[in-house]
Amino acid sequence: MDHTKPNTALFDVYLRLRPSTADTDRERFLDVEQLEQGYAPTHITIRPPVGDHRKRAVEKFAFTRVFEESSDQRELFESIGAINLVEGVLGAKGREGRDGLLATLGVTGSGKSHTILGSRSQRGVLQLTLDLLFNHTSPHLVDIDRSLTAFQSLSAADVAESQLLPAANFLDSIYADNTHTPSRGATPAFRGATPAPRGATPALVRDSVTPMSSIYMPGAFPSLSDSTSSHASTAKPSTSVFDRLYPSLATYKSPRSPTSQSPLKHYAQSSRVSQSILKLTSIAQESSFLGPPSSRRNFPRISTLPTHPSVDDVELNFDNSAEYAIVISMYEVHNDRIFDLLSSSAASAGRGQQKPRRALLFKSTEASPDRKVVAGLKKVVCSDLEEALLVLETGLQERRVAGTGSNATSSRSHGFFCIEVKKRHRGSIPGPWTSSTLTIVDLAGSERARVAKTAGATLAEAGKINESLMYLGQCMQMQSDNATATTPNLVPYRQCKLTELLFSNSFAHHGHNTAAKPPQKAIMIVTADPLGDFNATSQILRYSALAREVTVPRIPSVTSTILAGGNSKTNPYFTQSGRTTPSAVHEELESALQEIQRLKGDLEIAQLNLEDETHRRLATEVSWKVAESRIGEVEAEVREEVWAEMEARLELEMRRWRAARDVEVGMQGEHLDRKVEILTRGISVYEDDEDADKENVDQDVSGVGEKVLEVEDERVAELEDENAKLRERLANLEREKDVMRSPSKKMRVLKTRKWEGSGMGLDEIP
Ligand SMILES: Nc1ncnc2c1ncn2[C@@H]1O[C@H](COP(=O)(O)OP(=O)(O)OP(=O)(O)O)[C@@H](O)[C@H]1O
Repeated sequence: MDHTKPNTALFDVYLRLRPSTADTDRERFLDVEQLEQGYAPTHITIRPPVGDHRKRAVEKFAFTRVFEESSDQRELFESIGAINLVEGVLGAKGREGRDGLLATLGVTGSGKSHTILGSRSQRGVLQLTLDLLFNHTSPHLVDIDRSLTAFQSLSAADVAESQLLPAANFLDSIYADNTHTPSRGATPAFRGATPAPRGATPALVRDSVTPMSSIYMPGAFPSLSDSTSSHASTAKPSTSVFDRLYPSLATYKSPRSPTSQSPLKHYAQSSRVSQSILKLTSIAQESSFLGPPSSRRNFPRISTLPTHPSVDDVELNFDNSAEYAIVISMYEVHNDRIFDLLSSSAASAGRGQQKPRRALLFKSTEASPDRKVVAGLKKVVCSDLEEALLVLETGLQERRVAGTGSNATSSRSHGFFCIEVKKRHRGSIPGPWTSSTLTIVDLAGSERARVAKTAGATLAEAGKINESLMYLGQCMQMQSDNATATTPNLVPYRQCKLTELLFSNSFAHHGHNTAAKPPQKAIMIVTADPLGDFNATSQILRYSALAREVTVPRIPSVTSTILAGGNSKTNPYFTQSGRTTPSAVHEELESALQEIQRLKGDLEIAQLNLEDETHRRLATEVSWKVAESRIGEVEAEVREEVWAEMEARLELEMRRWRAARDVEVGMQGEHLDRKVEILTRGISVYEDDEDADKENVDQDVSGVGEKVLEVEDERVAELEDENAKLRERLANLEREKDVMRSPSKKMRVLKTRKWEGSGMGLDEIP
């Protein structure tokens, strides 16, 4: 079988077999292949029940490891690598932790909830994880009971738009009597953050309650005076009753305050939950509270919670130089919608006013653009294991559970339990909080309506459960195929909320998103009942197993059957080889029948493979469709982005242009202003100092006049010179005329013409 897949697949897949109930007469269809002594089994085979004549093929499946019926919770917890997963979430020294995922998958009633949540007598993986975590990190937990700043820094660091609450405030808001006034010591900041206490649980309503006014109650964040107040002693209830109710609390010593008195006092002094505890104690004194629970919404009793198995001896490697906070949140996926299990309508239900639950969104937030988160969850900061268990029990009371034909307490939703580890560098100036989450998932089981005998809403729920599990199957198969494929398929995880929640952050890391830290390899525990529903179980095993092989067992000799029948229409004494002895005929018949059986087996395998291929084809078609719609979405997103970018640029250019224009207009204005100013200044100067101006003008005019006069004088001088010359010439001519008086008429005319041609007629001469 192919064993290369598990190394690169997203999941390690374990198979856990549940012990059968004594009263069943059903046939076992599953066998575990035993390995040599000291090796844990990894393979199983399933064969169809004897009654099923259509199928004979034996299917063999490989898993990371198979846990047989005898395996207990502690063995499973250690062997599936849950401790490493917790270490990974806490992070090595100086390093951030990485997200982890642990989930169960299986047919209804196969033991998923038993594995995750345990039973009345045994703890499940979830409780063991919480115990391990608090056991080791308690001395390193930030004390939010006393430091409002620390709490505020935690709230500010949360990226999921959540409402963060200290466990004490949360529990009081659920269980405390809604008629009592807020605790004296609660800081205004927290009073604001805490919703008004909701309706009391039926148990609280039913019984007479010691008036709270007669007891002094310190708040969640008491001042020093609170802790030293003499009133504290009045608040202490009867220790014996308290111990009966909360034996684990009575023996619990807070690692943070080794010198502190009793854990009860620690609670009474530092936490509002003390009100609930005291109230319950007083009820217990007077009522039948110690009897079996009469209502789902009773205050969870720590004393009734299992303490076995213990993980006290388990070592955990983590960064003990850092400071931590452990935050619990829980939600369920019901009918493909996400609902918070901690902000439920528990109390209002107690008052008979069940409010409709508000579905939450799984999305990227402003503070978490690279990772999708369930936004708006209520998250509870727990300081110790007891608080965490109380919160867990409170959330579990809200989970959809119903009795079906297959399971008396069948989960009708996929439950998600999130343990968020916040970590920061410890020091005088603490570093920023980093966060990593261990998500433990208890999936609802697949079921067949006929077997589960469901109807109405429960049947509709089953339809949604089966549909989401079918999509999960497709994703599991594809991610497993991708591990060896050269061209990985697109895993169609966007088909429903369940697969989106389980896969989307894992695949984002495999794509372009390199900024975010990749999650750890996830753990999938497949649960199966070897005496349960063969068809449903084999279907789950097919898509969850790491490898699969189909064989058809060799058929024993059928000669005797044929001979016994004796109704063959063929001539028994005629064979293909021509041999006609009875033994030869028998031999040939035997081999022919074996050939027929072999062909039948091959056909059956081919049919199974065809079924498988059809399943894959359908899955591929679905993923193709998902890819197409994704392409459409991406195209629309890109268009919108481009459009937005273009608009932004256009806007920018417009703004630039407007700014440039404004500058220009301003400059022109300034220029004009300056001109006007100069003009105005000129006019005013003219008006104010007219005389001075006049003088200036006269001076100017005289200067110019002098120049003009000079030029004119020169010109006059020239003209006078010329005039003088002309006069002299005229005089000369007169003299010549006198000398030559009347010699000839002709001579006179010629002289006259000559003077006319020169422009200096005698007429012109003055
Ligand atoms: N390993 C086990 N050891 C003992 N009892 C078991 C084990 N596994 C399951 N059971 C018992 O079988 C019953 C059904 O188990 P469980 O409720 O865990 O099934 P499920 O798979 O969660 O069913 P659904 O999907 O309907 O919620 C319970 O009574 C449980 O205690």
